[in-house]
Amino acid sequence: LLMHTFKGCAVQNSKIFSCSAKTTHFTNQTLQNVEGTGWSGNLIFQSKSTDIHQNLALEDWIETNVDLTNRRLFLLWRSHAAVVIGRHQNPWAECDLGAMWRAGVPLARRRSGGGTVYHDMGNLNLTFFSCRKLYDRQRNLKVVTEALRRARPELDVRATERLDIVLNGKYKISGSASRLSRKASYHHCTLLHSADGSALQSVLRPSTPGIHSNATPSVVSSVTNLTDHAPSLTDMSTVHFYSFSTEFGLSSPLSLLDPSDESLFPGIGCMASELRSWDWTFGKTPKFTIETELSLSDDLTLEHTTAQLHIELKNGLISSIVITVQDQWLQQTLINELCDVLTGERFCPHRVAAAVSTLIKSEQDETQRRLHKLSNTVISVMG
Ligand SMILES: Nc1ncnc2c1ncn2[C@@H]1O[C@H](COP(=O)(O)OC(=O)CCCC[C@@H]2CCSS2)[C@@H](O)[C@H]1O
Repeated sequence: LLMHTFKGCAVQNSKIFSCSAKTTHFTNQTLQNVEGTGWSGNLIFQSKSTDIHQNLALEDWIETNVDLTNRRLFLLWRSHAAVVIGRHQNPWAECDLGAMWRAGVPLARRRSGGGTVYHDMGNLNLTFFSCRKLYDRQRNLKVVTEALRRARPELDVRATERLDIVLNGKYKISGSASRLSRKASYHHCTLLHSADGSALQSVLRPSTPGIHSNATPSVVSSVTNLTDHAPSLTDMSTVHFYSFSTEFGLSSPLSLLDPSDESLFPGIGCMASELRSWDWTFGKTPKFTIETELSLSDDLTLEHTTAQLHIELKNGLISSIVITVQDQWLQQTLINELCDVLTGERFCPHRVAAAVSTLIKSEQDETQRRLHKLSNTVISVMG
């Protein structure tokens, strides 16, 4: 292993973007250090996992279980394609859930606030943990901008007041969010290195029309990848290791953590499962309403009519739904039956399709066809 020494500590060569990380493995000794039973210095880690929920659970585990008094921990991680929304956001207003479902891109709700971002293996995430007293997001971002400047002095990278990092004054390469608890804090940010820009654009658009809500909206920006401006920039973890050491000082080499290791992180599996659950991901959406017009064109008869849809949603569940169809296209009693079936259901295409199937089967011919058309049109609003 190639060893670099720096300010009295050692880091083994690690290329986060070439998947050849060769670093110290996390040991019980290191855990003792993390828990503060003897070693109180600043530490730097890299997650071995590329699972978004495991990595978010690792952040939460560290924040909850590690004594951060007077010290900093720095975690580098990446995940496979995923959309990550902020704690107080509405996924239906932020992303195209249908496109994500078809592409197999999971949605994750994190515990920090802020907007929605796209992750894949070309996006590096950096999490800065500290006690509240040492919480300083501009200083953390300096670690990132200095790392990039040192690696590629020609790059014009700057942190903005709202804690984005922009390239050439206008293209966003990094977004920030943070979480403060009573004693501990973490500030995490993304860094677009070589992410799939067209996937990012295609999933970060709302799938549901007519949403009214108080949820936090994202601030959409023009984004760019670092490799579009510095093609040979590959070794992201080493440059950040040095930069973190320079800014804060360091007491250890870069260590690899495995967040699926329950013996090192007791209870982490449970934390990851909770983050993966429907109740957290969708159920935590602030209450909202949908007010929209549905187009009910009939491909067979070329007839066209419209319906008004009004839905109220609480905890991701349909708490009330009213559909008004024009011109007696379908009997109102049948529409009311459909609304009754939908009330209390999750706002989820699969759940709703299963719930309405019995009602649809109980009708025949033209009525059945129209009821089917109406339910499919309502389902299409769910993304
Ligand atoms: N990966 C990534 N990096 C930077 N900017 C992005 C990214 N994906 C999308 N965007 C752009 O940012 C806006 C949203 O900006 P907005 O400012 O609303 O939100 C954020 O930046 C949140 C950053 C959260 C960082 C966490 C760190 C670890 S887990 S997620 C989006 O509409 C796109 O235009």
